[in-house]
Amino acid sequence: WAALSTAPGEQLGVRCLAQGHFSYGLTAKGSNRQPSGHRACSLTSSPRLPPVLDMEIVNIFKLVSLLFQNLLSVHDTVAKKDYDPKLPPLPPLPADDEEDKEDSVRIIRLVKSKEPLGATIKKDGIGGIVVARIMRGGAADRSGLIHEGDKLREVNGVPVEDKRPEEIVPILAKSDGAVTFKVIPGTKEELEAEDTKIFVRTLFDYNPKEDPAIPCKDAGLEFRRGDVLQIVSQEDDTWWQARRHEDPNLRAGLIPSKQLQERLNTQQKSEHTTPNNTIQRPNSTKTTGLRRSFRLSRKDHKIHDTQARWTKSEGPRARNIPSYQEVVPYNRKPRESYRLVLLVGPSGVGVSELKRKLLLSDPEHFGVPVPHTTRECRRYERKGVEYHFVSRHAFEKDILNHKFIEYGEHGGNYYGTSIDSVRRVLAESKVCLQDVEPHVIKILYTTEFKPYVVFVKPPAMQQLRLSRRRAKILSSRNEPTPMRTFSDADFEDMIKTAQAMENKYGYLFEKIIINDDLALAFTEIRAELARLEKETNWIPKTWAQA
Ligand SMILES: Nc1ncnc2c1ncn2[C@@H]1O[C@H](COP(=O)(O)OP(=O)(O)OP(=O)(O)O)[C@@H](O)[C@H]1O
Repeated sequence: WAALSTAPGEQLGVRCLAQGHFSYGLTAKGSNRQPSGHRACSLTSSPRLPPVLDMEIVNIFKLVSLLFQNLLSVHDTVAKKDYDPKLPPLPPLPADDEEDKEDSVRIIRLVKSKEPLGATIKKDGIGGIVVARIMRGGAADRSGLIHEGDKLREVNGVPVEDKRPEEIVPILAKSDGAVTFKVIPGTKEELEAEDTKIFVRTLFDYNPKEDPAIPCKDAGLEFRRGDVLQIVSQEDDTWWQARRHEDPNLRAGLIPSKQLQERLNTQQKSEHTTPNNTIQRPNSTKTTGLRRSFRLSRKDHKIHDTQARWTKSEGPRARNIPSYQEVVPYNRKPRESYRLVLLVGPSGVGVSELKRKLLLSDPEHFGVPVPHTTRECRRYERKGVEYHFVSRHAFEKDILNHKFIEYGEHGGNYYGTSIDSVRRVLAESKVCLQDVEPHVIKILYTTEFKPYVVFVKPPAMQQLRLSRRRAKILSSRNEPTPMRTFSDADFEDMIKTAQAMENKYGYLFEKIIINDDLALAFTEIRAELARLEKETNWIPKTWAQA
């Protein structure tokens, strides 16, 4: 122990290795003198690095006694072997602190910074205070000194065993510079925090501040639908620990587990579902909406026709929403097809307009599948360009053979888009743009197409009215073709339908474009598709496995 007063930076003679599993070392830090005149030392306990603890020499004796007791328990199990270096005899414990003779009392001193401690506490079954959770990557976790299950005796010299967790928080808040804990290590076996490599896309919004069920609001991690999180602990069935995959400080927070969230979703669904809320089967003639883009003439278009079923039957809670989707990073290989871009939105919102603008902006790069129809070819139309013109019999045969991703009947004629026509665009090494009814997404949700779903959403009523009116004035001046007109009832339907679509299928949308100003909406979608091609994408793990 004479070594303690030696030069700064010198390794002190307290070091023990047991089967290479752990070592404790003390390094004198001469530059860091405490106001009391004690020399400060830093403790490292590998493999948890870097230095984790600043403490005064007065506490070193308590600590050393703990270390040696821990080491001795290891020694019990390996006593037949000879370990170097040989340990010096233990110094006597300070006589005035009887309590610290107890097995494994640990004095921990952490230097405070702006970062939260990253630990939560709770009352245990017998009235004491225990460390409930250590947030992965947080200050407490990095220190390697506090563990889940540890019993808290004192905080800054204040006994806390009889206190409630809420009463302890102010003690922590008051402490200036450093916080000293006296803990009794829990019996739970200490596991090395293995960094799990599970990534999920969140399929709902979550705000811990608004969640009465979360055990500690401050420890919660807020996220928005579509965020990608790394799950770092699934040890608890109800509360997982996660962090943002791009978060530089790598601190974890609590989020509801998949089980918990899906149980809540199911509860909400059964509370809010009425017998009318039937979920429609995809790809059926009766229920499949006929996209406007199938038809060249829109004169007879009635916005209410295609949207009535949405506004009637899709209550905001009528859904069976998964909570998280496991995802993996994906980069398209040079000869691989582009991801299929699916455009979804209520009728009249501007899906066709945006698709048209994208095509015009780069016809070599973007393509659209040629639809099939059973109607007569018009004079100005070319076979296989505007449509594939086929007989009713051939069309019905293809329906039976599940060749169409979507089809419907209009004016006594069939219209539809075949899977093969999508494949043809992709085979030309183009980005295939396809507008679909949202229930069709699931049909294309495959490894082959890896769809990237863009939802085109109307703005709020006032802006919707304004932007469409403004566009109409401009077009009547500049273009010979009349713009489509909308009534207020149309706008209301559009907004309601968009809401219903988002409630039911929002978890499948990777990008939402609010089509207020058309030029801005186009710039946004163009930039988003360019980003998609450049950056790493997160795709469902199931697509990568197939
Ligand atoms: N942001 C906008 N501002 C003004 N007018 C718009 C905007 N977006 C679209 N429009 C106009 O609204 C009308 C409907 O747009 P579009 O045909 O693209 O809708 P859609 O979503 O494809 O619906 P449908 O398939 O029923 O035609 C068009 O006249 C289009 O020019």
